[in-house]
Amino acid sequence: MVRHGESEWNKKNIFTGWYDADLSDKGEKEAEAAGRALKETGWKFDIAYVSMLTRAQKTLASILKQIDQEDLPIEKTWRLNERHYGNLTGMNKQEIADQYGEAQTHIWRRSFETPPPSIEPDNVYYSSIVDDPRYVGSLAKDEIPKSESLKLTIDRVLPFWNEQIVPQIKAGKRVLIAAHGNSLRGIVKYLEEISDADIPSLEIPTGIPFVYELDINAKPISCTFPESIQFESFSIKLYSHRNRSPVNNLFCFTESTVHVCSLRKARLYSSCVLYHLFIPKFPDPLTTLDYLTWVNCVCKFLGPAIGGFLNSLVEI
Ligand SMILES: O=C(OP(=O)(O)O)[C@H](O)COP(=O)(O)O
Repeated sequence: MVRHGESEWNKKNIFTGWYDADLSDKGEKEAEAAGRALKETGWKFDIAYVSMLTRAQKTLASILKQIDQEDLPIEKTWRLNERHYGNLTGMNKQEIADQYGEAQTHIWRRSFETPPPSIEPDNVYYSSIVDDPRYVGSLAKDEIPKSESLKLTIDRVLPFWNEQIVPQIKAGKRVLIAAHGNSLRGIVKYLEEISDADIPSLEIPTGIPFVYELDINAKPISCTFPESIQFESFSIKLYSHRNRSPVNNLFCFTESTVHVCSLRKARLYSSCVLYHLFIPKFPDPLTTLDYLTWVNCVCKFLGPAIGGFLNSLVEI
């Protein structure tokens, strides 16, 4: 599974949902990097599933190009779309927080059951969603959501997971899913049996592929990253919600440990001699995957203590 690379609206900190924002330049790089990471690990797939939205489809296309599987069968479905952000669609997250308060904004963004206010016909983006021809034939206009909580998102993702994807997995097919922060949170919540109370702490970063190995009943055996970004220590707290202990190859990223690198951080990395030791050409823009690869290299070669120290510097 992979969340699409950074979108133009992720970059501008705007609630997106079903609006069809394109990838940013950095998002395109993240998508390529995700494909390279999968290629290095040698993973191949039998079928891909993707949402109806351009940012996920471009990410998938970029990955398939990198892994030389451009002819892979692809199924597009609205059921993997991002949650519908209702009338917050198109609003800046910081401006919403300033207007309604951090607490209310957090409820709209991360509460399990509370949907944002429904999108109104006078919302500038209303028509671009309900009149979008790509839904014709699979979703009637009056069935297009007006707003979705994570719970409502899961209610429409899981039937697809269970009825379409699981049979493929049970038939031994290797499945690639390119989707969104909240539709993937829904699948992971289900697989990991994460409680409604704990799910707000699960963040899925853009452009970082993660791989579930599932048993015959489609229950998770393991969750790993491509080899180039597997961690041996601290930086990424990937918690197994099944046994509630941190594990090495986990993936619940907390906001404080992994975030898309800010310019300030990027400058700090570029001035870090060690960075150049391991990654000779400083990439611009620096993607989350670049950063994770760097941290991993430092930990591997210099040990988790030094890696942890350097990471703590860049988190300042
Ligand atoms: O459209 C969105 O998600 P996406 O970038 O995964 O498609 C949301 O705006 C993400 O915002 P959130 O992290 O506040 O849920």
